[in-house]
Amino acid sequence: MKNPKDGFIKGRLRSIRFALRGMFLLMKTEDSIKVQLFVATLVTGAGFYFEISAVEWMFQIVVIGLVLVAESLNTAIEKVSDFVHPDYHKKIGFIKDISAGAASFAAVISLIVAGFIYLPKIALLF
Ligand SMILES: Nc1ncnc2c1ncn2[C@@H]1O[C@H](COP(=O)(O)OP(=O)(O)OP(=O)(O)O)[C@@H](O)[C@H]1O
Repeated sequence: MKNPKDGFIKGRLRSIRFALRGMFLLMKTEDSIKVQLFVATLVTGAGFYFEISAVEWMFQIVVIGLVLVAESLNTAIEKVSDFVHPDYHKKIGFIKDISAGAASFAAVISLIVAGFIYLPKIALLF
């Protein structure tokens, strides 16, 4: 929570500290984020192995970020949903489904980008 006595710089530094703690919590506690980080590590390895271009690296890093951000926000929405309504409710189900849908959009886009980068390179191996 914001401390009204904090100046601009102190307030910003406090926010960065909370945000870094949030990143750490996601990586430590959420299986979905651990899986995405594992996949990100694998494709980073693939990037070095296939010596992808600078533009391909940029696309790859952007879609890795997109997936991590979408998955993190999906997790946050699930947590809020469970907090405000721990019992079964049709609307909570709908909210969680569309939130998961957002993460799926990111995943599908990342697969398409991975296909553009790696399929031609994999095809050359055969
Ligand atoms: N309280 C609820 N009321 C109605 N439907 C729910 C509720 N909780 C979960 N669901 C349904 O179950 C699905 C999975 O919800 P859950 O919270 O387990 O997400 P998850 O994607 O399995 O979580 P995780 O990211 O931890 O793997 C939701 O998309 C929704 O359809």
